[in-house]
Amino acid sequence: MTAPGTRADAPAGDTDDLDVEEALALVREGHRESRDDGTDDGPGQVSNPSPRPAGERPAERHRATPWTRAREIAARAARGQGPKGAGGAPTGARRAPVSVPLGDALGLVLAAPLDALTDLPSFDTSAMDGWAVAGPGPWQVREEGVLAGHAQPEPLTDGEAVRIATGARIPADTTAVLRTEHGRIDAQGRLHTTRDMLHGQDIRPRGQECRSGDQLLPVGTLITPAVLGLAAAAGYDTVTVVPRPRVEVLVLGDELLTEGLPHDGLIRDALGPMLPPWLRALGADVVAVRRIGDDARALRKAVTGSKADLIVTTGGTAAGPVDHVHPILERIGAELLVDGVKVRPGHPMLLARVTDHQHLVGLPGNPLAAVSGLLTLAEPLLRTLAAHPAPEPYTLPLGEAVQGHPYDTRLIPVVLRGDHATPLHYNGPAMLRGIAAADALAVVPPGGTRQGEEAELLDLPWATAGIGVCFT
Ligand SMILES: Nc1nc2c(c(=O)[nH]1)N[C@H]1C(S)=C(S)[C@@H](COP(=O)(O)OP(=O)(O)OC[C@H]3O[C@@H](n4cnc5c(N)ncnc54)[C@H](O)[C@@H]3O)O[C@H]1N2
Ligand code: MOO
Repeated sequence: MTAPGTRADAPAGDTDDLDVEEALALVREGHRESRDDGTDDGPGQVSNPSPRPAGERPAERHRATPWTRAREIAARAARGQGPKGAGGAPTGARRAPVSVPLGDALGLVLAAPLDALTDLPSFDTSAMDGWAVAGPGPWQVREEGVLAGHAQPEPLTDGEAVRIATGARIPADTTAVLRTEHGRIDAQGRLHTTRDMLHGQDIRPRGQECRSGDQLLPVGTLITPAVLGLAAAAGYDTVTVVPRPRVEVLVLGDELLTEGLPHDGLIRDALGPMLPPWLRALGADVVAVRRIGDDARALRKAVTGSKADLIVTTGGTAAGPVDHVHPILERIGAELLVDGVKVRPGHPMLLARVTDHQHLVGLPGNPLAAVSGLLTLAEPLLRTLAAHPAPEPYTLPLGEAVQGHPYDTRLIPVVLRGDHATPLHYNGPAMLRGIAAADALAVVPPGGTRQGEEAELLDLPWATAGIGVCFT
């Protein structure tokens, strides 16, 4: 599938998914008309339906879904007509809420409001290290001080003070707390203030932050480290959440090796190691990774036997002799929601509804094409299943011009530097060299993006939150 029209001096991978006719179409300026299927997939599309890219069946171009539409379909696919869940949306294919310990809740979404189980603070407490004092000074200082976590101290009498630590309980009848740095003890052992004092200063009264029963956070809140802290402070050991969607990965292809160097036409499986952590970063619980080879029967068994909410297959989406994904989906009566997307790389990607509670995303085998499918179809679907909010779209100017595909959106790995995004080379469908160095993918509409022109960006989960963090 490497394009015969690729120039030897072109940046590696930049045009290798284009054939001669497509490459010619790229240089035909001024052919920006309405597109072949009349749908709108962003600005500047070139729409002369002919020439048809080689390697596509005639019907394929009709079936293929525009990129933005495909993402919408994937986001909605998991939503049904069921009862309302977190965020007020119908729960659809989403599983019932579960209660999880705080330690397991990071990155999940609240399925029940977080109501305070106690007043906060739950007792009048000192905001500073110093003395609790009663009435105007000078004060006689009690011998024994009060520390945080200690039992309720004896009440103070007028003219009396007691050493107190930040967070300790305030004795009854205290009128203020005097900070250590604002007090002076005289030769007779009496405490004097060096500043004017206000009644009640540096005392945090019980219930200052909330009263028991107050709603601290609504349903649909993403559980961040700060939410975990608040939940613990408010008395929670467990929280009620939307469970992580369970995902099973089926790696297809007889040519794949799991170790060692490529040899004799066999290659290393790049997707088996890449997809599970990526899916986890998207909020999934990866329950299994199975290697199916090019065995149609094994694929059918794996799909029909899976209990996962989402099955992700790799490879076998095209029309080759051992591309079994379409035939198996047809045989088991799955409904194809997206059958090809107008995006490069990755256009043979697909989304099917296997049952009301189970979907399948078919990722193309070429590794960068698989990334494209992951972000186009799996990410929006998982986001809906996990009740995560959609990321706010954002754009940056491109540091270099990027050629557009004549009809399709392109996704190009970029690094983010200062206030612009610089496209990376080695972005061909079979290459991971560009994406491995990238911070984001730039969305390049048909017709291309000029240098300095704003492009929409899809962040890579680790670029903003780090590896292993999955609350984006
Ligand atoms: N007649 C047509 N042929 C092809 C078309 C087409 O439209 N018509 N599309 C091409 C495009 S674009 C892509 S992308 C691929 C998609 O193919 P499949 O999803 O069927 O994937 P495979 O054929 O199984 O593999 C393609 C390629 O990727 C390599 N591969 C597969 N799995 C892995 C893996 N886990 N790790 C690394 N590399 C993998 C595989 O060896 C092939 O080289 O179809 C084109 N053909
Ligand atoms: O160009 Mo395919 O879509 O390699 O991904």
